[in-house]
Amino acid sequence: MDRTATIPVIEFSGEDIKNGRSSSSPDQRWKALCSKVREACESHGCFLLMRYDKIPTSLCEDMLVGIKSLFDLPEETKTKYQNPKPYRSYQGKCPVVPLHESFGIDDATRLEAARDFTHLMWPQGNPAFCEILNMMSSKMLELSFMILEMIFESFDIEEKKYEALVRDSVSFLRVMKYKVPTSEDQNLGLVAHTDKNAITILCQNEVQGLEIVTKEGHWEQVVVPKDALVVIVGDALKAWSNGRLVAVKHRVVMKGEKERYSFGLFTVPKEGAMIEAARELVDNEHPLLYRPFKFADYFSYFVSNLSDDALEIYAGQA
Ligand SMILES: O=C(O)CCC(=O)C(=O)O
Ligand SMILES: [Fe+2]
Repeated sequence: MDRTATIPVIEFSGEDIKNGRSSSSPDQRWKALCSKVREACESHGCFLLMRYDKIPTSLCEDMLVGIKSLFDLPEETKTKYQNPKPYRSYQGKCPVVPLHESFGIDDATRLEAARDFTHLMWPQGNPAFCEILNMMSSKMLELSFMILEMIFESFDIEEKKYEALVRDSVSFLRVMKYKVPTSEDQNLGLVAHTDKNAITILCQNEVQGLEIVTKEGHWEQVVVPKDALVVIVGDALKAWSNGRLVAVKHRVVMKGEKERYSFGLFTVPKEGAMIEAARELVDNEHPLLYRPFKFADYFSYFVSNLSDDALEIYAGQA
């Protein structure tokens, strides 16, 4: 698999964002940006985001350095991080993806949550990394909300629906390491999946490995330039948009000699939140594709079945 994906690249320059957002008469550049975001989510289900200066390169670099020191901790320290909720506990040495290690942290946007985590890993404390985790999560969550707002605006959906979506969302930060494969046939870093949440923002070190499935069904590598973030549409947003947005299937495949580090901020519907297609996106031409469902129930269904087409099976109307 050596094909390179051509996914949309969108620049979020400070001026376009400042001039458009929250003003009573959004300017044309902001509107054009909103359309670009929506179109990318419709055509590819993902895009590369460049020049977003609220998340400076130096913060991403500090975060990646901190993540490396986290994974460098002894195994017995890392395994102290246990949580009954799926995808939270420290994961390493999983037989399906032995190269993959990860931690999942709920609400690292709250300083206490970031502190609980860093205190468990570094009992003497690690205030610098705690602050980076907290700041990074907060900035990524703010960015996720802005992207959701752009999508809503571009679909011309009333603002109060966007406000309700924000109220009904929490954040989940996942930090990941992928070891260098020892043999050619053992290079899967993360199995193919769609994200189940609404929207995900990913950041990685210079080691490539992310792949997506194209509409034609081919796996292609996403070459992520330095300073770029990857934005991925998840199942919840696909259902909410009545299938207009694509929840792109992706995986990680490792090659080469260097370890890969990445982190992702997942905007997740709250426990109890209902996912229901926006009325504005259902009409004769676009019949309702998914019945309304409680996100938590869908997530439990996925965790116990791990089916490839979980959304279609669980909530599909066909
Ligand atoms: O490591 C990556 O770049 C991808 C991670 C991912 O897809 C996920 O955590 O859902
Ligand atoms: Fe993912």
